[in-house]
Amino acid sequence: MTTILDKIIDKKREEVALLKQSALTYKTDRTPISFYDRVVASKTIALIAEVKRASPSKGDINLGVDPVEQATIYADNGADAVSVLTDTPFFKGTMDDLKAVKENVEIPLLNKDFIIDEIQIDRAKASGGDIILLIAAALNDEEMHRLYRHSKEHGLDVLVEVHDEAEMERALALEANIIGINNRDLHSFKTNLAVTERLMSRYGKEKAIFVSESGIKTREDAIRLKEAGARALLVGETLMLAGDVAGAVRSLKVEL
Ligand SMILES: O=P(O)(O)OC[C@@H](O)[C@@H](O)c1c[nH]c2ccccc12
Repeated sequence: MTTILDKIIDKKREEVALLKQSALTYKTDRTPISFYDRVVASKTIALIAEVKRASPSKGDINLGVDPVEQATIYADNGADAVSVLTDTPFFKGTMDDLKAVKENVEIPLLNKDFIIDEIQIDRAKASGGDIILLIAAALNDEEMHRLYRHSKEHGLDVLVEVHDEAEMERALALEANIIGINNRDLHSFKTNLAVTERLMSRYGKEKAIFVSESGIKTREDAIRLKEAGARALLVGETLMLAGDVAGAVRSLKVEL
C-alpha cells in the first residue's frame, strides 16, 4: 500500500536531483546550537513549536502566517525549539522561512523536511538549522546510518522519527539520542496519543530523549504524555490555529 510518505519521497527525489545539478554548494562555519543539552537541563517538558502553513492531512492550516512573527511568539513564551517546515509541495514551507526565522530567533531550529540525501543536511546547516529530522519509515538502515553520521559530523542534532516497535528498534540500533514518536498514522492520518504510551511503556528505560509528536492539543495532553515518560513535545496545528498563541505555548510547558 502506498502512503502519502511514498508520494512525498518520490517528489523529494526530484528536488534533490535538481539541487545536485545546480552549482550551489552549502559551506558554512556556523556551529549549531544544541537542543539535546537544553532538554537535559530543562525542568519542564521541552516544547518544539512548529511553523506549518498546510499539511497533506489537513490541507491549508494557516496560509497567512508570518513565520518570523509566529516563531518569535513561540520563543518569547518558553518554546525550547522552533520547527520550520521547509517542504513546499505538500506543506507550503520554504527554506527562506527557515533563514528568516534564524535571523530573528535565538533558540534551536528544527529544519522539518524529508531528508534522503547529504546535500539536504548541508543545506539545512547553512540555512540556520540546528536539528534535522530523519524519518525511519522513509529510509532503510544503510541510509539512516549514513545520514545520521553525516549530521553528527556536522554538529547537528538529529530527531529520529518512529511510529512503531520495529522502527523504534532501528532508531535504538543507531544509538540515536533524540527519538520522536509520531502519534499520527500515515495511512489513516489519525492521531492517537496512546502510540506514545505504548512505545514508552516498552522502551522508556532506553537512553534517549523521547519526543511525542502530533495530535497534541491541551495541557491535559501534555501532562498525560509527560506521565508516559516523554521529555519533549512537538506541536504544530494547535499552535498554528490558536487565537492566543502565547497562552497556548505557555499552557503546554508542564513541570517535570
Ligand atoms: O500539527 P501536529 O498534529 O501538532 O503535528 C506536528 C508534527 O508532529 C507533524 O507536523 C509531523 C510529524 N512528523 C512529521 C514529518 C514530516 C512533516 C510533518 C511532521
